[in-house]
Amino acid sequence: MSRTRLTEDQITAALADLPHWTRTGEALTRTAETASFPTAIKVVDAVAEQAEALDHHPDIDIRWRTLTFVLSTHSAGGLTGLDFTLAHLIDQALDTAS
Ligand SMILES: C[C@H](O)[C@H](O)[C@H]1CNC2=NC(N)=NC(=O)C2=N1
Repeated sequence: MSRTRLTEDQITAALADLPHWTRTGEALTRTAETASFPTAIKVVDAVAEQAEALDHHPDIDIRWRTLTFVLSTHSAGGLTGLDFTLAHLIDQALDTAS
């Protein structure tokens, strides 16, 4: 997966498949409430494994059972295909936990 910045048209098209995600400047953001604090930590753990495998890492804010993920490719200074790949993996981790 490329670390090349996507064009505005590519970003708009890719966001169409990610209804839970919002574009926040040069990043993608999703906030999700899980069933409990342990569930939130399990999701974070699953996402950590995926992120390591991808060598692409989200910013994660944990507040009791609410998680906020912020995705951006720091080396590219914006959004790349990796951010969208990771967003789909995070959606799957949240679905699996619920
Ligand atoms: C060397 C390694 O590929 C880089 O440091 C990776 C690691 N994870 C990363 N994660 C994110 N979100 N952006 C990056 O630019 C980035 N760079």
